[in-house]
Amino acid sequence: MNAATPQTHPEAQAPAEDEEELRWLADGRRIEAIEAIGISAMARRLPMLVVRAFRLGWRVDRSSVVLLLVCQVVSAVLGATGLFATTGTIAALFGPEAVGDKLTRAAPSILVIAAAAGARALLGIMIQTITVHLSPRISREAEAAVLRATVAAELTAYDHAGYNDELDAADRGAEVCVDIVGEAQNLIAAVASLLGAAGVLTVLHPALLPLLVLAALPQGIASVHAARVQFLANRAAIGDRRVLANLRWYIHLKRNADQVRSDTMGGFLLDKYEQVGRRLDASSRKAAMQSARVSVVGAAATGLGTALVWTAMLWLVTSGRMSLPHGGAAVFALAAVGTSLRGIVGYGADLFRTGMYLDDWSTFLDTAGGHRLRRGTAVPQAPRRIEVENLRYAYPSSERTALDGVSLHVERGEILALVGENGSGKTTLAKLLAGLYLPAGGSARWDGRETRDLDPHALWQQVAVVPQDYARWPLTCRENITLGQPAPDGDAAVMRAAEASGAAEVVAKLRRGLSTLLAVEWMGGEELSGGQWQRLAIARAFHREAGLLVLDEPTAALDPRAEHRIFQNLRAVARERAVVLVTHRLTNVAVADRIVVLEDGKVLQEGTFADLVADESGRFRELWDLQNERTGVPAQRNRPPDTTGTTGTTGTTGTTEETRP
Ligand SMILES: Nc1ncnc2c1ncn2[C@@H]1O[C@H](COP(=O)(O)OP(=O)(O)OP(=O)(O)O)[C@@H](O)[C@H]1O
Repeated sequence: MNAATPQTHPEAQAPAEDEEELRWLADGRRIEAIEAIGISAMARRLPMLVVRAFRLGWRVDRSSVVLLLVCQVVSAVLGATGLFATTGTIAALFGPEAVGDKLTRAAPSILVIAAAAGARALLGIMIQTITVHLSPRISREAEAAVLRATVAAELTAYDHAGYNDELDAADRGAEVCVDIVGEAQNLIAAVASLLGAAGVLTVLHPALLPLLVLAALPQGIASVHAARVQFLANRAAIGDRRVLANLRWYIHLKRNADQVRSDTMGGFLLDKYEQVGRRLDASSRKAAMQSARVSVVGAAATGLGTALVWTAMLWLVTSGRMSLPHGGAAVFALAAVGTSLRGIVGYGADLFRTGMYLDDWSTFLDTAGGHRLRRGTAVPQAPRRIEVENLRYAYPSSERTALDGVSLHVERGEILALVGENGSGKTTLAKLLAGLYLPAGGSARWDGRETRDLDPHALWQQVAVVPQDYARWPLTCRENITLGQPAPDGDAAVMRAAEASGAAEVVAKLRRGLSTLLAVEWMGGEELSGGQWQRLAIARAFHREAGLLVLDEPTAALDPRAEHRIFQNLRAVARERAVVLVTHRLTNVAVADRIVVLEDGKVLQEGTFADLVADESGRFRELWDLQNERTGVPAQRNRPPDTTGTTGTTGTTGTTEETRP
């Protein structure tokens, strides 16, 4: 094997029998609802969807949309004019005159045909140019609409099976918004040409048009069926496509790149990728066969229908029911009507399929994937007291209860620490206190009002969170702290927050200070270390004028000096805020006024640091002893480390009152 070729791992080819497969969960009810939408129901929805797509174009560029429609109508009128002129030309050719006279008689019609064809060609170029100009802007607007709907969804949406599918489908719908404008245009053009040609055909003989329509009908029905089969197959494959996209992302990701190499995982991951790819291939092959079968039946029926129309026309001419010149013109008109009908069938089927994608987009915009924020409108001030009572919360995709019967409170000026083993529910509880999740049972109140009754955006104005996995925005250092919401005194506030979090030292080393772009090098930015990013994440929380500060493992990546400074400053930070601190480093929770120990989503203990350390049979004491065992700190120690800064121990960082936010 080539040294550069990633090795294939046998485990990837032969997974254990009880091993769970990588699968994207979908909301079965939504898929069933989509499958239940019949062709006639979709056909009824189609005009509304086309109008919505045109409205999008209208919002982006009114004059271009109007111009497009005008061009299409004029083009159709020119097409019909050309066809009428064809009748004149043929009549002249079949007339009794001499050749020269025939040409003289036919000349005006020929001129009209040539002028109409030339003008239509010019209009075609115009339509193409406008469409190229309009399309990307419509796409962007459609994507922006999805982004707006995403931001308007409850956070819990991401934990629902199927939400990501809806989002993906909406994205696909946004992509095809452009197509629907083009397809609707083409359909309008085909209908307009049909009307023109049908007028001519009806004048020549009234029986021909209904016959032709009958002949085209089976093809139309088959095309729409085939489009529906393809759409449903695509819709069902969204999950697998997402798995592939996610695998690609995990393999590409810079954060994982070193481990993919050092753990020689390349081959193993690629095998997983291929497995899912094969599953996808199988389902798309099945759909292709199914739609091919439907199309073959449609084409055969159309062939028969066309033969019938031509036979009928021959019979009309040979039986003297139609004159020869009219028969000649009818040949052209039949060809034109046939082209228009095929266009209507083809574009109609395209429009139908695109309409189904657009339906996903449109539904997502209306409901934010079924999770639109629907809370109260009361605007909260900075909270004085936040409390939860008999709180229960279960993640939608989980059978277990993450929080069960939790009651506690935190007040302004107070630091509440949440401790407990992994998975005990600390982060979930912090999210409920911050109104990011709503209780499934019991209550979560800010100053006596249920969080679900408060305006969510106004509530989050009062929340500052340093999550475990903080965002590393590809923005400038300043924007990474202000998050686009600068304080009235601008950089002075930014620097106060930066001093208090230790980010000021990071800023000082940046090539342009606060104005430095923080992004990976290939995006033109300067990359920071994990701890440096965490200092910025804390600075952004300190910078927010929020009544509730949630710190979830805020110092995990910090060096001892930086960590010391944060906890030195926390008391001053808490003066104007309620602070919830989640951490496993029990030395740090000594700064808290009260500590709540969680286990399996329930409150196990509550008390001050001194109380909990003194309780020798309690869980806190057990964890405290375990932590200290390795550091040699006497297990009996029950006096909290000094974190008040009142003993003059401000640490080697020299943090002063002025540097506090
Ligand atoms: N998005 C999610 N979907 C489903 N279950 C989840 C989700 N997030 C957390 N859980 C589950 O909820 C429980 C509580 O998780 P939580 O993150 O609150 O624990 P924690 O105490 O903060 O853990 P840690 O100390 O590891 O950070 C766990 O059993 C976890 O598996």
